[in-house]
Amino acid sequence: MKPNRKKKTNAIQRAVVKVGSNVLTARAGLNIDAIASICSQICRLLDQGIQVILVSSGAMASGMKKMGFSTRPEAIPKRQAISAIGQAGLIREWEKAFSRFNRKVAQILLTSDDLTSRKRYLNARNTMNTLLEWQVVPIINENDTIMVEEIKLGDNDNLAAMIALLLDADIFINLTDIDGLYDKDPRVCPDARLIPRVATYSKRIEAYAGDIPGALGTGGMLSKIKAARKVTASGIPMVIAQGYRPDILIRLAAGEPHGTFFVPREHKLNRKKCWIGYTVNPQGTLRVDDGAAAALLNNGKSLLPSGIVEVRGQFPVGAVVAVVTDGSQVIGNGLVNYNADEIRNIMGLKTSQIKTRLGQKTYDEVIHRDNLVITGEPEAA
Ligand SMILES: Nc1ncnc2c1ncn2[C@@H]1O[C@H](COP(=O)(O)OP(=O)(O)O)[C@@H](O)[C@H]1O
Ligand SMILES: N[C@@H](CCC(=O)OP(=O)(O)O)C(=O)O
Repeated sequence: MKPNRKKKTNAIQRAVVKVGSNVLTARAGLNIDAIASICSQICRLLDQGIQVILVSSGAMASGMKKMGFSTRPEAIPKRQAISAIGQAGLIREWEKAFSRFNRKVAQILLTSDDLTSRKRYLNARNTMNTLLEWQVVPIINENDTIMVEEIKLGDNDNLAAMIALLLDADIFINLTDIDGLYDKDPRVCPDARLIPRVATYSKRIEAYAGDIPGALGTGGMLSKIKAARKVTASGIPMVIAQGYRPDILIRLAAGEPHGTFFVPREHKLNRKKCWIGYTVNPQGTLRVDDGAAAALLNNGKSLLPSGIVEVRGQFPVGAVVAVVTDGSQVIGNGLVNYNADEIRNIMGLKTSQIKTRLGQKTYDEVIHRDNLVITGEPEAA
């Protein structure tokens, strides 16, 4: 049976809802009507027993309006200052809106470091689960104030996808200013057509989407598509829909067809594999020969030292690294049983030779298949 929206949405217990800057801002600052409408819908979902985690953009847009900037400043410290100014107003408006329904909110600001460190990742999950147990709505945004390239998540589409994996959500609803993915950028091509359903992720789907955002957004449609790839590969469906549409969240939760529905793979990945495959920034790279690539890709095998031809970077035991083919095509991510220098030392060897070379052998595999997630680059369609 083909997975469909009704089947995939009728058992929703936990939803991640992301609202983009374009929905949340108006000429005079934050769009209070949009906030009120989304808030009242979320409260109705909560009344139905559905837990909701809100990822809210809008800090920068709100701060720009407050400070009288008509465009985003180039300088990073200025952007960070503007976000800090805007975030205060943003959370205040959400808190005001939810308090009308006697609901409490909590502010959570994250960077990619917080999700890459397994310890912080688990702490974040425990805190958010506690908030959900207490029926408090977590409102999450990237911590723009301290962002530097290395710890930047990049956009809230990516952050929301990671949160959906972190909290094992049943659906990720991405609300923006357009009613879904079109086959071309509708701003430039008036004949663009809406795609109601994406069954399989491919390069063609990526090519539909532009990476130029609206005046206030970040990442454009492309970052939403990349987020869809992450969540659907982990077994979670995603919908892109228009945030202004009346009762959109209620309708989607009821399984009505709106926007673009991204069909998830049939079985959910376990949380640890979600973290290895789609949350962590790999700390190094292992390049493998064709035989090893085929064993990993086609036969679900572990990675042995004999198939490794190059080790890039320095990393400790337990790090997550990328595994690539001889031609540098991404195969996936895996958690290593040896550090970078040890792998350099044993690469190309048979497992029976590891002990002689290193003086001890803790594992046969450099990456055990239970700690390997095949993410592979999407096929050109
Ligand atoms: N193929 C496409 N289909 C739909 N929208 C697209 C496409 N390519 C580019 N876009 C643009 O992406 C914009 C949404 O991205 P963005 O501005 O980052 O939104 P948000 O602030 O909601 O995250 C839309 O306003 C739309 O003009
Ligand atoms: N953290 C930023 C949002 C960045 C972002 O991804 O924006 P958007 O594309 O509108 O979801 C802010 O609050 O302004």
